[in-house]
Amino acid sequence: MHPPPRCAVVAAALIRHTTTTTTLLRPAILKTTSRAAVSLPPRSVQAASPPRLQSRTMASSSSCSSSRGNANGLSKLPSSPIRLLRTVPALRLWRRPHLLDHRTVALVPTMGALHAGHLSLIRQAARENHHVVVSIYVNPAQFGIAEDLDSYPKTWDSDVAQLVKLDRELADDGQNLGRISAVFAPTTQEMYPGGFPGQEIDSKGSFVTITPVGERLEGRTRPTFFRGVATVCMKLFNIVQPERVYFGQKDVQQTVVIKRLVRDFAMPVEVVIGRTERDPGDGLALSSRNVYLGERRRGRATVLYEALRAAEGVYKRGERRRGVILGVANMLVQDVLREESRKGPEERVRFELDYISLADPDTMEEIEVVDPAKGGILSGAIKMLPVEKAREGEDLGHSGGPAVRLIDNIILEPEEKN
Ligand SMILES: Nc1ncnc2c1ncn2[C@@H]1O[C@H](COP(=O)(O)OP(=O)(O)OP(=O)(O)O)[C@@H](O)[C@H]1O
Ligand SMILES: CC(C)(CO)[C@@H](O)C(=O)[O-]
Ligand code: BAL
Repeated sequence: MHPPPRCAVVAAALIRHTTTTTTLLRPAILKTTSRAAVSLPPRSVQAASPPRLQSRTMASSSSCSSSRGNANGLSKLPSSPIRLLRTVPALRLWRRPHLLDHRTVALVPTMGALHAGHLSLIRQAARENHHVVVSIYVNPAQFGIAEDLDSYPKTWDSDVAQLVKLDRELADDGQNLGRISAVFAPTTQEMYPGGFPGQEIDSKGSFVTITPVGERLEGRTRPTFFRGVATVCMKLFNIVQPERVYFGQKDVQQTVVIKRLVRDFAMPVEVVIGRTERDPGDGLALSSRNVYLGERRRGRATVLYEALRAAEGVYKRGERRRGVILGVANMLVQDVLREESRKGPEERVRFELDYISLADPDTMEEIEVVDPAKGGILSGAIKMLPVEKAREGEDLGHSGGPAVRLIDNIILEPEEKN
């Protein structure tokens, strides 16, 4: 079978693009609640990107050449029916018949380095949709210039293996409406066709900004983060044109930003939030960045979750005042810091608390008292610092164990739900 001529691909894309009343063509959409997602590694790169980005993405490309496929969308992940799509026309060509057939398409956006949190989002998407598209793209625009873009974990082969295995499970399990139909793994040139605008705060280009929510909390420490997320998600939504998109509760502020994006730009898509998947042993939220930790820091990385849990306990016992709720969390963190400071450099773990917040669930604005009808969001971020002195043969984590920022949150449910 030959691929269709490129003009046919472009024509299909144009037809889809000019269909503005997508909601009218859709089958009924079930209201959903929550659960989790998926991803694969990057394979970015582009002639138009700065040299620094080029070298990084070139390296990542070669690591997954075995299953990368060609640009016309006819490639599949090894031993599976999952299509590997790398270009916008290929994606649109794949998408078009499902629109005409009234089959629902879900998008699970990821940056690869898949773990059980991603897989949980994909499972949920497959239960509720005929087709699941998993995007795997490490979006440089959401990384600050001093952040970890270059060392961000890239595990293409493992990601592919996890997706193929999950897809077989989905096929064997009669509970699902659909399966993983495609992986969208574009280059940066594909995602930023006018040239990558850069990672600087004052970079010029076509950006989507969602303020003030995107300036708070995570946005204060990572001033270009939500601009990058909103911009790439707007692109992904326009490219895939999914009926539903799946995001993890672990990145709670991101979910608020995405809901705003969809509402404020009247995007015809339903946002579904999947629960945070945690280590069954100690409750640490699964995160691609956990691989940076190494065993020693991993052991203490639960401090944030423990602090949030302590605060949640106070709320559940009837307390509504910020000072008391957050006081408990802060005290726990200070206790752990004191305990660690008494150890020697070959034993201790150092970390800095970035913030612990009690915020309104719709705006992420700090609140003084929890409105029992609305509940609230307890969230926080800590920076795990590199170990001061490695023990002999100690595994310090991916990339030599650099400083790693971890986030977590707990929803304080409205009173009637308790
Ligand atoms: N533990 C988790 N449970 C549920 N969803 C998750 C979890 N971790 C990440 N996700 C979701 O998966 C999607 C893709 O996230 P991403 O690829 O950035 O992984 P990540 O683990 O959050 O990575 P990072 O360590 O860079 O924050 C996002 O919607 C994110 O919220
Ligand atoms: C949503 C996302 C894939 C956009 O790059 C990223 O922010 C993430 O992985 O959460
Ligand atoms: N999980 C959110 C993506 C990021 O931190 O860059």
